[in-house]
Amino acid sequence: MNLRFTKMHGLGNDFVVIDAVNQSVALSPDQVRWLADRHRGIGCDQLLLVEPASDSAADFRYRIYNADGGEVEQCGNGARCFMRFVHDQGLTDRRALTVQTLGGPIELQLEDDGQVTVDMGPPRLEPAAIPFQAPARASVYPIEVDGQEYRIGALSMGNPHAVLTVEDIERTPVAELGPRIEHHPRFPNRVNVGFMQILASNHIRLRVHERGAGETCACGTGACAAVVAGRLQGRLDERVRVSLPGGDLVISWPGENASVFMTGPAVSVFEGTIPL
Ligand SMILES: N[C@@H](CCC[C@H](N)C(=O)O)C(=O)O
Repeated sequence: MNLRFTKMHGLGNDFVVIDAVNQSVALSPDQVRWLADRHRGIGCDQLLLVEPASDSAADFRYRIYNADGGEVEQCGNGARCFMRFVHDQGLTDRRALTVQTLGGPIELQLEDDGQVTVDMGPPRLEPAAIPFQAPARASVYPIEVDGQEYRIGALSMGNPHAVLTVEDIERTPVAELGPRIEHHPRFPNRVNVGFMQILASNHIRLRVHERGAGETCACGTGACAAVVAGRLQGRLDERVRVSLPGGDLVISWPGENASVFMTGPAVSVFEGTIPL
């Protein structure tokens, strides 16, 4: 078959987005890895499948695959691209949508300026829900990597995140430390690893080593996780500008039990077909 796809990005975190409402699509992990391959396929950090909802309370179901072929629970930048995609493709004209994901339902709003705001739901802070091995919930956990102790925040935004605070993000060895923490035995499902430099209580810089994709230009759930971790440590305001290598997101979180809101852009780059 010829598979129709759209190449999109949110702040340079790039996606192959597939309409599985009007095409019947079942991809093996090998096919996902090939489509995501930047040399032999189309190339992307994540592949997104847009499906009809299986739950009557939702408008669509949105499935997320990392470049390594694994299906995962949540993707913030992908959620904004999802909203742009369903409008561009004429799958809906509603500007407020409820969407099913593996990580739970999320609410999306298409803003008048074309940006998308996503209600990502409340963060999950209990270690078992992340999942992370720790005797009790804490705002900072010590973790040992190659004989050295680091201090991390750990939480789930539907998907698992570890957040380290660093002095200078340019000089942080993201490519070395990121994979060591991603595969740390205390994270049984692996973890996304954010490195946050706090510039002010309302502005951080962030680089993210993503589980199953490596360092990306931006990570939406990573930005949410960094703000939650920073707020739990008493260092950030309710509304924070998050500067990622690919651009800025605005994240707000009132606190415990409340939803995290993310606002940012979503861009469509080109459409194509590829034989499967
Ligand atoms: N790029 C994403 C997150 C994608 C999934 C992540 N790599 C995982 O394995 O959980 C975002 O924008 O949130």
